[in-house]
Amino acid sequence: MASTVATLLIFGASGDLSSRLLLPALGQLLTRNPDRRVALMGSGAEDWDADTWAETVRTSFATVDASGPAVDAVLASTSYHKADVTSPEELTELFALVEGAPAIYFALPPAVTAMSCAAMLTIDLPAGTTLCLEKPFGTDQRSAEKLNGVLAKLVPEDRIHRVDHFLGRSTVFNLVGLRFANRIFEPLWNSEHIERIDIVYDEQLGLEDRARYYDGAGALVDMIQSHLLQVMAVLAMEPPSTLDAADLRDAKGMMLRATRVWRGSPVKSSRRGRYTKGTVDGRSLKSYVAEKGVDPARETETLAEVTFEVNTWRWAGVPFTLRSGKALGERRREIVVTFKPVPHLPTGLWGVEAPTKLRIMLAPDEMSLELNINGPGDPKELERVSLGATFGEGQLLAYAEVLEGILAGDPSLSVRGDTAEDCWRIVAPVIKAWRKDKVPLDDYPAGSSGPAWWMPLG
Ligand SMILES: NC(=O)C1=CN([C@@H]2O[C@H](COP(=O)(O)OP(=O)(O)OC[C@H]3O[C@@H](n4cnc5c(N)ncnc54)[C@H](OP(=O)(O)O)[C@@H]3O)[C@@H](O)[C@H]2O)C=CC1
Ligand SMILES: O=C1O[C@H](COP(=O)(O)O)[C@@H](O)[C@H](O)[C@H]1O
Repeated sequence: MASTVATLLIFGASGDLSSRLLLPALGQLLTRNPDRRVALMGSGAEDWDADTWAETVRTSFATVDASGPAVDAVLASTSYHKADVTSPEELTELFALVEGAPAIYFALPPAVTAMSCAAMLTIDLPAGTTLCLEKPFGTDQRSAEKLNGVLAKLVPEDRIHRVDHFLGRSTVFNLVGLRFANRIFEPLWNSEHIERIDIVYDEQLGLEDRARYYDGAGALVDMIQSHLLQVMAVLAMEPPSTLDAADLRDAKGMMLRATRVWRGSPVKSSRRGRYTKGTVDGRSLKSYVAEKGVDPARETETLAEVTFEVNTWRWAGVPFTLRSGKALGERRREIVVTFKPVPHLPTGLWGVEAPTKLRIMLAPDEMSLELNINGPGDPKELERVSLGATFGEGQLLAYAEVLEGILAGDPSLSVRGDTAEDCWRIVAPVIKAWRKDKVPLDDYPAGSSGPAWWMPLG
């Protein structure tokens, strides 16, 4: 694929996202495309020398066994530049070193990204600059609008990539195939046949030294406001005509514009929790509030659950419950579509009366359709069976899919500006209710399934 980007310039290059996710993604892309040539520049607040950076890149590439001529070319030429990227003067000096059209990747805390973009308003950007911004995009609806205003003055919309790496996950595209390439699902994909939809992303990871970012975000903003709303949009959008950026983003945008907190009540339709000490998969975790960098007074939640409604003909009355949390006993990453009961069960059939459920696992990529059948033994007795399938691994890491779109100048996997603002509008009533303490912050021991009195989902 022809690349429109000559240089990948990472801001926040000394941070976690850069070394753990972005650089491995680049290594994977370069291994698969040995003829591709992209210059790599890193910039960060740390005073790193060239060797420290080169070693960081090499170590990150090694995590995906990156090799080949394109990888060697990057390793031989990559450079690191200490800079305060919120300073117009330092940015100007940095941009003077850039060759060809750069993609600037802000692997920075959101507030620093906003300051860096504002600083760029006062200087010239290299010709053909693409800007790549991480989630969360802004810190609320107003700041997202303001940031969009700044970005619009810097580069055209099609050169702005608001990254949500869940859109790069193979499963999210599998959803598109599953829904729109199978006649048996799409006709049932509405409130007439679906009772509820749950999207769960429970992690075993705890804070993992990310207090500086996470303690200001919490599970709602970190996962639901961005990733899970995007997954929900793909799951529930109207059928797009093509998978081109315009069609896909229109369909997702329309669906999210119709989304509200369930029955307008953030208090009745949201729950929050915070982990106390415990053991997850044999690993002892401190209580969240005892972690370095956490301010207990912030009352940051590590588990969030919110139910939404989608006010369209297709979805009116169907609750969509999104949940994500850290330090949970089981890693559970799935979408559960619960169908309505049949209108009439022939008298005489007995046994299981559970509704049909379609489970789509987000990782590993699998699905199962739970059905009631007449099993062996009593021919009138219903039993539960599960038809399973494995989607298989995506060929690329989610971040590699995202980077591929950036390097090729294709924004289909990026979030459109109005949609990024809308996602804040959707969760704003919940944030407000939680700030006013209208919803209790429940405790759960690390390694448990959450507060014992919460009803399980799916
Ligand atoms: N880490 C992850 O798993 C994921 C992160 N993200 C998103 O990526 C973004 C970055 O997160 P993450 O990498 O975890 O955060 P980190 O805190 O690990 O890294 C942030 C980096 O920004 C640097 N930095 C801060 N201020 C400045 C400045 N003024 N000028 C130059 N550099 C600066 C920091 O340098 P220093 O340390 O010296 O201050 C650090 O290298 C966030 O928006 C997050 O939501 C998204 C998906 C996953
Ligand atoms: O963006 C984030 O995502 C990860 C979960 O995504 P995964 O692809 O790594 O499973 C989450 O752990 C992190 O807190 C959040 O910032």
